[in-house]
Amino acid sequence: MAADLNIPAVELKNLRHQWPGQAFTLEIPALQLATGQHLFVRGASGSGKTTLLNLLCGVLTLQQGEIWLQQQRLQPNKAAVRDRIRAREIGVVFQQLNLIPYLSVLDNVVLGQAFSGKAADEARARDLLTALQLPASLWQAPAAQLSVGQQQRVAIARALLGKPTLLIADEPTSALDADNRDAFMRVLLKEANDAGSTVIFVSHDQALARYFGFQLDMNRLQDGVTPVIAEALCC
Ligand SMILES: Nc1ncnc2c1ncn2[C@@H]1O[C@H](COP(=O)(O)OP(=O)(O)OP(=O)(O)O)[C@@H](O)[C@H]1O
Repeated sequence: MAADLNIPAVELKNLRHQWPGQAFTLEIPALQLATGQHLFVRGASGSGKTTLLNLLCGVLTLQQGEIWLQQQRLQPNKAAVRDRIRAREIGVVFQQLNLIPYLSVLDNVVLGQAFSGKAADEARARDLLTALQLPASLWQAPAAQLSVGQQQRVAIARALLGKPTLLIADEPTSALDADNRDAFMRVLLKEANDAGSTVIFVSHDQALARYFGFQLDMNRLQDGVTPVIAEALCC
């Protein structure tokens, strides 16, 4: 769906998640990101980063609060509608890239579109792989034959193929050295910009904060500081 620049791309309202039997509660009263904004989420182990991402991606059922993507509400009790919105509006790059090892590079990139109800856009897949400097000679190779760095580029192409409203990245650089990490960040954010995607990027690595205009410090949530919008915590 084409982004409407006049409305928040991503909006959380009164988000609250309580794990049974745990003292930990994730509480985010309000968070808004406009189209194309890049948010860096950092925080100590156990501060709720994965819980937040899993709520956004639908791995966890929303207990309390609202999640809006491009003014579409992800209703917890309407699973089919919610899953279709997520498939169309969210792209993900996780640390474990989740490629299917025996499928070709191209098939891995277009596979996600089968779940979103869109026709597979092979032309855009080729354009993205070219932009990501993955040689055409590798496009028919099984993903398992690629280096980790090449597989990361495939994962970026897959996540951005449908020009998602929101690109979520969870520690995708943790296995990389500093040079490769910086190259990965540049390529990820450039391609996200070209796709018009808003980015939420989770990492322990504070050195990456410089790539982002906005930051959310999960430790401050635990201290009772409530960010009204991400901008309030901008570096
Ligand atoms: N499946 C679960 N069942 C019960 N409690 C959980 C579960 N998953 C997470 N928690 C609790 O929720 C809190 C936040 O965990 P979460 O995994 O979201 O933190 P995190 O910031 O992603 O940590 P890390 O950086 O170590 O991955 C922790 O106290 C954790 O024990």
